[in-house]
Amino acid sequence: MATETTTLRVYPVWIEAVVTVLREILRSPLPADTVLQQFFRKHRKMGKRDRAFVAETVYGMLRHYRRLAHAARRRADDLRFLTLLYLEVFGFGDAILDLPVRPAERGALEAAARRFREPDLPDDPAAALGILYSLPDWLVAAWLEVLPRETVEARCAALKAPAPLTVRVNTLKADRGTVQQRLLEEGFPSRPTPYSPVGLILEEKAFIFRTRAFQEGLFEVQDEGSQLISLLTEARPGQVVVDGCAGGGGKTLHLAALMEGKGRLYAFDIHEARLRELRPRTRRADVHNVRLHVLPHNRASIVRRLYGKADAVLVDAPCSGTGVLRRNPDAAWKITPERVAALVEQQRQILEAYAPLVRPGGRLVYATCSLLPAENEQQIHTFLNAHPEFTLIPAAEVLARQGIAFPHQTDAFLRVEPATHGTDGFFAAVLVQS
Ligand SMILES: C[S@@+](CC[C@H](N)C(=O)[O-])C[C@H]1O[C@@H](n2cnc3c(N)ncnc32)[C@H](O)[C@@H]1O
Repeated sequence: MATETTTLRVYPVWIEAVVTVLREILRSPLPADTVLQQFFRKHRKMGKRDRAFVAETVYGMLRHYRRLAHAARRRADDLRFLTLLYLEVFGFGDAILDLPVRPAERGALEAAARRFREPDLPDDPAAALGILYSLPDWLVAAWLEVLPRETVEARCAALKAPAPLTVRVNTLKADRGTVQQRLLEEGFPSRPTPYSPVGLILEEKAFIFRTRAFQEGLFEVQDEGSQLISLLTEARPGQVVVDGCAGGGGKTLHLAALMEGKGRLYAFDIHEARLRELRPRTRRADVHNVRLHVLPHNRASIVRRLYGKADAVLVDAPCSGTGVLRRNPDAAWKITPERVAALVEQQRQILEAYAPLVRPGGRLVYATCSLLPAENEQQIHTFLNAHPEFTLIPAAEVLARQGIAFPHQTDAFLRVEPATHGTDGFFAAVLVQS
């Protein structure tokens, strides 16, 4: 059956909306989705289709920003022209676009679109890949120092593809098969994740927070890579477990499920606002064994009281987020080598603060959603040099004990990323206190 192609008239106000949102995202320290939501809240009259157009175009432009600017041969802040160029190259769905292009700029736009499709690239490999995949040179260069060019290129390409919608089944309330069936009944087909025993990948992206299954606390949205991190703790019912950088509590809730709601689970963070998000999530998930504490004002009493007591401590450290660029493409333009250096020091201090909590024979799991060796392997080597009482154990073996076969691991660390596992990029190390 022939499909009918429609022509979509792109209104100048849509272009203006994209430009306004993009300018704000590039200027603001807030993540792109927050800025976008703020914009939509201010423009309540925008229809569903207008919103979809603006959101998709903004995200597409953030993914290809540098290559667009390179092809446009204009200042990167000529966002109107870059938006038209993006739409000329990528379009919107299957529609033929009728773009609001002035006759005098049509030629320039078509020439720029040709340059986008066949860019003239410099000889320097970091700059060439940086332009092709719209990433900063310093980031690509850091990867080229430790990986072959083909591997780096596969990584760059995978980080530019949109991420799937993945959920973690709340095993306190249901098993994976039941939740898959419930989602299907509500119109959302899914398939099991290949590695995590409790994950489902939705066949299509959708707003699933309105489903009854979600409201009943049967699942949480969580990337499969993130699910594997909590499994590395092998947290069990009755244990003392600490989630040292709990944030909104994605991993805390998973730890609670692994503990079957039994034992003591501490969720710490320095940002009260992040921990506050966790409260309603624990209620929905039927989690009752979590104690939330905002550091640092009570760090001394709470953290010191736990010295030598924890069976497992998870440090899901603040990081560059270079492993989650497919979800937060704007981060590529906000993170700098100076910021990474500051994060490395922060991570070191957090590890130092939490290591004493681990009991003899207990474990410390360090994780980031970074793909930079300085925040990952190098951080752990620094820690092990200072702490001979800890030993690195192979993460793949920890997962194998739980029935998870895990390919592509060449050493004791866990490394997953879009190009190899289809997950977000995560790094983890499991350290046992002897
Ligand atoms: C990667 S996020 C955690 C994400 C969370 N574990 C999850 O799975 O949803 C890192 C968190 O570390 C917190 N953080 C930063 N410095 C900290 C510190 N010194 N002690 C504890 N938490 C800290 C940040 O506020 C942030 O929420």
